Amino acid sequence: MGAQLIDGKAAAARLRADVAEAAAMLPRKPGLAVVLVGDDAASQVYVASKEKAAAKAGFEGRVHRLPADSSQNAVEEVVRSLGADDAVDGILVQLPLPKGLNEDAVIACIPTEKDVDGLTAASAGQLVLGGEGLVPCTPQGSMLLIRDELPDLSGKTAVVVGRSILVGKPLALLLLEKNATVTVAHSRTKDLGAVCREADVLCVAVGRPELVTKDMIKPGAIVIDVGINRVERGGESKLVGDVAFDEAKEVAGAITPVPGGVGPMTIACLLRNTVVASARRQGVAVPEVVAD
Ligand SMILES: Nc1nc2c(c(=O)[nH]1)N[C@@H](CN(C=O)c1ccc(C(=O)N[C@@H](CCC(=O)O)C(=O)O)cc1)CN2
Repeated sequence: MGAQLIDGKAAAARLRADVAEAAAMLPRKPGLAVVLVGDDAASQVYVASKEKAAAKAGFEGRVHRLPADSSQNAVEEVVRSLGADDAVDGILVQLPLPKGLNEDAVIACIPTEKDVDGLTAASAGQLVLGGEGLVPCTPQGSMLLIRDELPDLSGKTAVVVGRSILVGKPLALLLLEKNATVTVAHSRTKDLGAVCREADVLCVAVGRPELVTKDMIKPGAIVIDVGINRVERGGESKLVGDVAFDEAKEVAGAITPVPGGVGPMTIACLLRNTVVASARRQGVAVPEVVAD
């Protein structure tokens, strides 16, 4: 293996410890509310991990479970009531919502100051303006891993493959904010390989198993694989990323594995956003240990 392995699990554990330290410094415990609608198996696992991580960091956490056939009104009403609850500092609606529900309308019910997923229009606007809004968790976690490898992105070329609201678009803005020269590639991009090969930092978030192969990677590049895809291999179910890891690691300078790369940072950054939101709502300074 040529590339250095970027250990997201270890980085997330360090961040979670910092968050716990910060939480203990606040006048009252941070309160996190997670809304889970339906019975999607992966969402249940992610929400259980969030609940456990929140408790371990010393938060007051509560999961609000709603049936898959809940009406739009019923889901919005739960989110609005959490918005009005003073003990709740952060609200997260687990995505995707069951078919038929309008995700944008539900997310719009989250007050900006409690938007710990950074997905409301106001938070997205803050990101564009370079303001103080809460930043979506997966892109935030990706940036922290990149910073550990390459603290200064000035003069570096970054390529983001994928343009989702959850990852691709915010990640491109964050890279730009750090002075990288950023290209966003997507399903209509011509000669994806040639575009990717320009990247000093290559981030892939498309949800297509092993789309990026070693011939698409510039030697020595930092490769951030955001994809988490379950595939059947040799009669077994296995998780793979959007990058063909085994061959990519021969060319890359540093690379995130799947599992154990960006995924664990998503939950750690959710906790970080919650402690920041809580400090702001309690009118105290954000503890240094979790400040930028
Ligand atoms: N409201 C949101 N919904 C979703 C988000 C999000 O950030 N906000 N992201 C994903 C799911 N997600 C968190 O919600 C998430 C995904 C993956 C992981 C993770 O740690 N993955 C592990 C592997 C886990 C496994 O075995 O399946 C890893 O990569 O090591 C954490 C959180 C979509 N929805």
